[in-house]
Amino acid sequence: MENQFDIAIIGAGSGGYIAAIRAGQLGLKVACIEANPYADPNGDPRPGGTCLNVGCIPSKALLASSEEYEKIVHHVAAHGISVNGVSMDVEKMVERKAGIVTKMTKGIEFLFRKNKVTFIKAHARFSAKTDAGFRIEVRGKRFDDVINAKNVIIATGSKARHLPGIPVDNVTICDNAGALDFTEVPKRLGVIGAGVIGLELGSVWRRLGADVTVLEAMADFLPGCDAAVSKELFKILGNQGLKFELGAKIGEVTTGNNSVQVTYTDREGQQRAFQCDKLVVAIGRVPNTENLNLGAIGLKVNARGFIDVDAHCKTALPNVYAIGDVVRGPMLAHKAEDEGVMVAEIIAGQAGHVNYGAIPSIIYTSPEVAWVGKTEQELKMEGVSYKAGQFPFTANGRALGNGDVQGFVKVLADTKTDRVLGVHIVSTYASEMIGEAVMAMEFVASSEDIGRISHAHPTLYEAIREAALAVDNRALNM
Ligand SMILES: NC(=O)c1ccc[n+]([C@@H]2O[C@H](COP(=O)([O-])OP(=O)(O)OC[C@H]3O[C@@H](n4cnc5c(N)ncnc54)[C@H](O)[C@@H]3O)[C@@H](O)[C@H]2O)c1
Repeated sequence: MENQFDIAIIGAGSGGYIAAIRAGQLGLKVACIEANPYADPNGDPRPGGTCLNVGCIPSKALLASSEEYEKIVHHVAAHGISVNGVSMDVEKMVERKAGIVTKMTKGIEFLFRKNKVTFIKAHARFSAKTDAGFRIEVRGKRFDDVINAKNVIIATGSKARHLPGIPVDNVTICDNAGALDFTEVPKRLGVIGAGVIGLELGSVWRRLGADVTVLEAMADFLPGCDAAVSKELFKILGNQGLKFELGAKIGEVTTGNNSVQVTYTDREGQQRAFQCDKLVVAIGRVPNTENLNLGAIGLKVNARGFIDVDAHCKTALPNVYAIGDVVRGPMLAHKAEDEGVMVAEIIAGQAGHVNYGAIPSIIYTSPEVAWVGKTEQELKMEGVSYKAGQFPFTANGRALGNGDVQGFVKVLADTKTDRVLGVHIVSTYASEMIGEAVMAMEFVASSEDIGRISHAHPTLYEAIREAALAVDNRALNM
C-alpha cells in the first residue's frame, strides 16, 4: 500500500468522509481510516459513521415508515378514504432501513474511488511525530501497516453515553443502535432522556402502537429550544400519547422475563417504578478520543474528553485538526461536514470558514421542530433588544389543505437594525422550511428583506414571510 499522504483523516463519518472528498477534489493525497464496528456482510468496517449507520439516516427511514402507517391508520379517513386490514411488518420496515444504509455507505466508497481517496478499513493509532509529519499505525482484518502524513484530521465522532450500573445489551436495554433494530413493536417502551434521540425514537415506536414513557432528569422540557417551541411540542407530543416524567432521578434498573423494571424518584421526591418491554437510554454522547495514542504526538484531551480547537478546528499542535463530535459545538452531522470542508480547504491553502451562528438544528418528531440562531431566552440573557413575530399554520391555506395545521413560525429580529437573529419553526415540514431562514441569516437579512421576497402561493413557507411581517405587526393573513 502507498503510505505517504498529504492528509490522514481518522474516521469516515460525516466529518471525515466529507473532508476526504473535498481534499481529494483539491488534488491532495488523502488516506481516510475507518474502524467502524457496524461492519458490512464481509465483516469489514463501513464508512458513514454514526449518521449513516446508526443515526440520522436509519432513524429517518423508520420515521418515514411509521409516519406512513400512522397516516393510513389515523388520518386518511378525514379525506374520505377508508382502509381496512392495515398491518405492520416490522421486520420488513427494518430491512428497508438496512437497505438504505447499505446503499449510502456503498455510495461513499464509490465517491472515495472517484476522488482518489485511499480508504483504509482499520483502526488508526498514532505512533510518532516525525520531522515530515506524523506516523500512524493502521491495523485491521486486511491491513497491518504504518502510514505517514503531513497533516492529520481527527474525526472519530462520538458514542452513546450509558448510565453507570445500567448495562446496554442492545436487545432489552438499548442505545440509539439497538433501538433501530427491534423485530417487533414493544408493548411498553421506556426511554431515559427527553433529548433529540429519545423524542425521535420514542415517536417512531409510539406511532406503531407502543405505550411510551419518557423519563427526563431536567425539570424543563427541551430547555435549549425557544420556550414557545418547547411548550408547543410538549403539548402536541403529550396529546399524541407520549408520557413524560420530567425531573426524574433514575434509581435501579433490573431486567428479567423479557422485561425491564425502572425505579425512579419523581420531581415531588416520591419513589416510583414502572415496567417496560424495552428500554432506550438516550442521555447524550461522549467523544471517541480513547485508543488513539494521542500522547505519542503530544496531544491532550480536555477534562470532558474533547479535543480543544480554535474557530478553524486547529488543535494546539501544528498540522493537527479535529472536527465534528470530538470538538466543541453541537453534535450534528452537518456541522461536522462543514468543518470537514473548512479544514480540507485550509490545508490546501484556501480560506475555509464555518459560520457557527447559522447552523440549523432539527428534531424529527411529528410535527418537526427546526431552528437557527438565537432563542428568546438567549437574547434576553445577552441583553439584546429584539422584536418577535409569530404566525400560526392555522392561518396558512396549504396547511389547511394538507389537514395539518399544527405549529407556527417565529422570527426574532434586532429592534434597531431589524437583522434576523433567530427563526423557530414547529411544523410537519420544518426541516425543509428552515433552509430559507438559514439562507437569510447567512446573508445577514432583515425581517423586512424576508417580508419583501416573493413567496409562492399556496405553500407552507409563506408562514415564514408572514412571521417576518409580524415582527412589525403587519402580517397580511392574520
Ligand atoms: N435530529 C438531529 O439532529 C439529531 C438526532 C439524533 C441525535 N442527534 C445528536 O446526538 C446527540 C445525542 O442525542 P441524545 O438525545 O442522546 O442527547 P441530548 O443531549 O439531545 O438529550 C439527552 C437528554 O437526556 C437527559 N438526561 C441526561 N442524563 C439523564 C439521566 N441520568 N436521567 C434522565 N435523563 C437524563 C438530558 O437532560 C437531555 O434532555 C445530541 O447532541 C444530538 O444533537 C441529533
